[in-house]
Amino acid sequence: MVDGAVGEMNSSNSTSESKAKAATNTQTHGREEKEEESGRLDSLLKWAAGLGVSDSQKPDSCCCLGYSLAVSYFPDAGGRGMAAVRDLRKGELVLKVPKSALITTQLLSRDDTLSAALKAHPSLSAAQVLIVCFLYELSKGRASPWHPYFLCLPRSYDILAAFGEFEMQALQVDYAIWAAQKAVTKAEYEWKEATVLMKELKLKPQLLTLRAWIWATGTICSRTMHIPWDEAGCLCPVGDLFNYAAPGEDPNGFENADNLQNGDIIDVVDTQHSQRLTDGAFEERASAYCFYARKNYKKREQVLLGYGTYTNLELLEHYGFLLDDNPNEKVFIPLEHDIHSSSSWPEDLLFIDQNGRPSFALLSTLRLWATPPHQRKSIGHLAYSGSQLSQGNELFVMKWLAKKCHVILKHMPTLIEEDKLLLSFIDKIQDFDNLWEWGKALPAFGNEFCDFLKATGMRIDDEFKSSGRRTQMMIDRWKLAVQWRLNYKNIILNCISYCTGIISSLSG
Ligand SMILES: C[S@@+](CC[C@H](N)C(=O)[O-])C[C@H]1O[C@@H](n2cnc3c(N)ncnc32)[C@H](O)[C@@H]1O
Repeated sequence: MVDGAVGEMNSSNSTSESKAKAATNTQTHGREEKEEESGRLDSLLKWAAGLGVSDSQKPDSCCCLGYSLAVSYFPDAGGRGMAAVRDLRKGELVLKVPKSALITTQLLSRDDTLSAALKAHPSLSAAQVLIVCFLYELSKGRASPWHPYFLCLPRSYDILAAFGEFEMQALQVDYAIWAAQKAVTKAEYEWKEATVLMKELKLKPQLLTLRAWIWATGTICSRTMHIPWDEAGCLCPVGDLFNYAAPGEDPNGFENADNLQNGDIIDVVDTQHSQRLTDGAFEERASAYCFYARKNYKKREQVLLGYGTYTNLELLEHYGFLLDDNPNEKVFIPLEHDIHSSSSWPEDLLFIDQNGRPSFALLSTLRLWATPPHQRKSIGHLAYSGSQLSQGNELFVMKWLAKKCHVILKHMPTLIEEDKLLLSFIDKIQDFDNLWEWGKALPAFGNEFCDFLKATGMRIDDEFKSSGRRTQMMIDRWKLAVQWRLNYKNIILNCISYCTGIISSLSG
């Protein structure tokens, strides 16, 4: 018994020793990686300063940041991003990237070989051309003048085009699965179209792959900024380090900036921008991309940028992330043809908003549809102006919508509670040593877990730690898909509460 106990202790000791060793190795490796990353970032900031990128009115030649901003890490809000190094005032100019530092197709295609090859392929779109130019420049390695910038680009993007069949199915909702399939097909099609040109340009084999194309698409899609002279946009060194917050999220944002303060230095707080709709834009007058604080920031707070108004599916498609609380979220429910045809509102306006309220157009369409066809013409003007048609009509619409939402939730492969549980397990996945242990902990997700295993090509007893980057990426995308569908279901649930509230107030 004693021997047995010693034996157990020894074996557990050796297991914990090897775990401790592995942990030390991982820590050392992690530290080295972090040091390398910070070295690359320093080089980027020095290089950008040389191009005139600056966060102050008095540019310092050795580093482009430090007066207003610093690169920092925000694990729960976009990872690498920009932090305020001092209190910033709403409307303050926080970063300027001169026109000459912007990376455009025009600039990249100055190369003679490249421009001659591009002329022979006039049918490629502006976005495809930018991707090819970008990969061509990347293939030059250190010889490229943009090498310090390229070295700091993320290694992967979880955009929809990178979703495999497993992650697509995990979205569970038809229109989201369809959007993912469309993104994948589009990326494959565009890659095939551009392959001939890329081969002519003799790109390195690893840059010719579909994976490289999807990575480049992710880079271009998530980092390009709008410029008036090129529909493909431009890459904006350092300016592309701002993470995203939805416009309209902040009650003191630009949309409501009529109380913008006029500072001592007119250049610093520019009153002309009080009507600005975005917090970053190319300004002809300054011949630079200019970024402004969208609100007052405290020192060390993350400084965010509104890239545009996107639903969560659009954020996933273009940027590879989503927001739990997205004020621009819209969810769509399946509507029969006779409902659509009862009004002239376009389909994309027939949605349920973040709070579960049917959109103006959806409500007006349902009110009309619930009206006998021969009466629709005479009361159409009331429905289109947003008025209730009658108490009976409103009750019918609300009951119908609540029932529809119930049916949608009932037919979902998983429940809201199950999705929440699954998300918390996915977050803890690194605590498990192998997939078998993990699978045991998830009896409720048998099928989904088996599909995950199949998709990774792993066996249930494979050691999790050795399963590599690809599995980790699949887990990240799986998590995004589950987050998306959970958010969808929560909004549908909010809609049921909304309808129930109206029903009881009308009935009461
Ligand atoms: C323009 S880059 C911003 C800087 C980026 N974090 C980096 O390290 O280079 C856009 C990408 O940042 C990430 N990102 C930006 N805002 C985010 C947010 N609010 N939540 C999660 N990820 C975000 C996404 O990966 C997105 O594709």
